[in-house]
Amino acid sequence: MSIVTVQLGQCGNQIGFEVFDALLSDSHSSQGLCCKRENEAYQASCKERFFSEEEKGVPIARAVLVDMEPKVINQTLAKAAQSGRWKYGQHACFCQKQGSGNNWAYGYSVHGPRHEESIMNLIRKEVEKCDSFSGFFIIMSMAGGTGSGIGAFVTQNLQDQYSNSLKMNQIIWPYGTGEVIVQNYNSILTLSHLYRSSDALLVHENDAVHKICAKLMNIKQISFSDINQVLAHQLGSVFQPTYSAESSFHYRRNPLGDLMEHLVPHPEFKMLSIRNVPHMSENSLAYSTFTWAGLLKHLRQMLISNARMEEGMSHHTQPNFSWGLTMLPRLVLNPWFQEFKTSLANMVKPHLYKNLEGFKDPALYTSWLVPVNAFNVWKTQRAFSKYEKSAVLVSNSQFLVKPLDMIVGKAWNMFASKAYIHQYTKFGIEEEDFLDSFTSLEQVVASYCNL
Ligand SMILES: Nc1nc2c(ncn2[C@@H]2O[C@H](COP(=O)(O)OP(=O)(O)OP(=O)(O)O)[C@@H](O)[C@H]2O)c(=O)[nH]1
Repeated sequence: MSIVTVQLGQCGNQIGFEVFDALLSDSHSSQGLCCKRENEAYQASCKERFFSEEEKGVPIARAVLVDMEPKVINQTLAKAAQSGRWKYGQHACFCQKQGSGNNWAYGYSVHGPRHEESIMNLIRKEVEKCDSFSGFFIIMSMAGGTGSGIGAFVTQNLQDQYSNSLKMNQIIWPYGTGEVIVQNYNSILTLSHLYRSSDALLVHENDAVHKICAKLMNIKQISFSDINQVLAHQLGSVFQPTYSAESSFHYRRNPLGDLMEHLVPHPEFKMLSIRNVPHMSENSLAYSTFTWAGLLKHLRQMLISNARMEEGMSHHTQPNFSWGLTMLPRLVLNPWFQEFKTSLANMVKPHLYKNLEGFKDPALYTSWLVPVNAFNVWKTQRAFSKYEKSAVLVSNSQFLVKPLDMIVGKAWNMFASKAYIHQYTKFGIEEEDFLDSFTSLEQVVASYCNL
């Protein structure tokens, strides 16, 4: 089944390019460490998911590109065409001459409705090209105006027009230091709207990915392109083909559907994170060896200590072994408890390795789901990208409670002093809308806290 990707704004388009490039490079890499037949089946499955029929032998990304300024779209199209390995469709772009000036209200209430028909037509044409359609992958930042505002508007439209198809949004969480003064307003408006219309929100924090580039990849001058390559590697390792639950010979047909089924057991809990091991530069990789047991031990520790990378994670944090007791004895029994993050559901995808008992520990999970339902393994025999051994973990857990609480708090402080509100009311987003967003996100924080 195929996935249609919608790339929105500068951030969405730049990341989208890296994702397609990573998928295609991996699929054509000779390092898959599996037999020829296996590799061919893998390539065919990847192509069906993400690329449509070849034009003169060049696969075409199943994607729609949307931005209100032409610059990034033009660069993205050119980079794909220059790769010579794949490209975007000739009529898959929508752009205008004027951006949203980092104003969510302008993207959502002005650009969105004004260009609704053209954007939805492009998406419809892309969906019609799929023999069998699984759903949408929507890539956007939440701090700007175009990706976040139009992204929220388009996701809502997709929910209305394709209510039976799945929608997963990849959202970029802004740097804490903040490049955009109203980023907290834009963020809470984006999140609260997506929480209503999307099926799952896959969140990447720019600060965390930046640290991976600095500490693990040893990059000195970190650009968005470096950050996006790390992101694309993580996304690619989740979306590349794995075997279906029933058979080791057939690839999973509906990865979006399976992800939602395994990881989003309740609509109140839609926030997903990705962690990968290992991450390193090509140079270091040549001198490194890994064991499966070591990699998976690190991945589990990253999960429970809420670390985005191995370096610097707490080795003390342990799950609460007095599972089922009330909060107070938990804190007394386990001083590291506050660091520990409870999971609702986890999916691990290592290739080849079988012993994953550590992820089945009931102490990792909320009491209302048994580990057999809360934990899932996706199997494959093919190594991903340049790594001989690697594993990825997708998690629905308390990982975002603190950042979400902080962003809501900062937005609330600004709102209380009415700062910049007139720039939103001017385009039809009223104080009531802000209050609704605060209420719904406070509810999300409370629900995750109570896991
Ligand atoms: N990871 C990553 N973040 C990006 C990239 N480009 C921008 N951002 C982040 O996205 C946010 C700004 O959103 P943009 O996508 O630039 O804005 P836009 O959606 O085009 O909206 P307007 O500029 O208002 O038209 C900030 O938090 C940036 O840190 C990128 O290529 N990669």
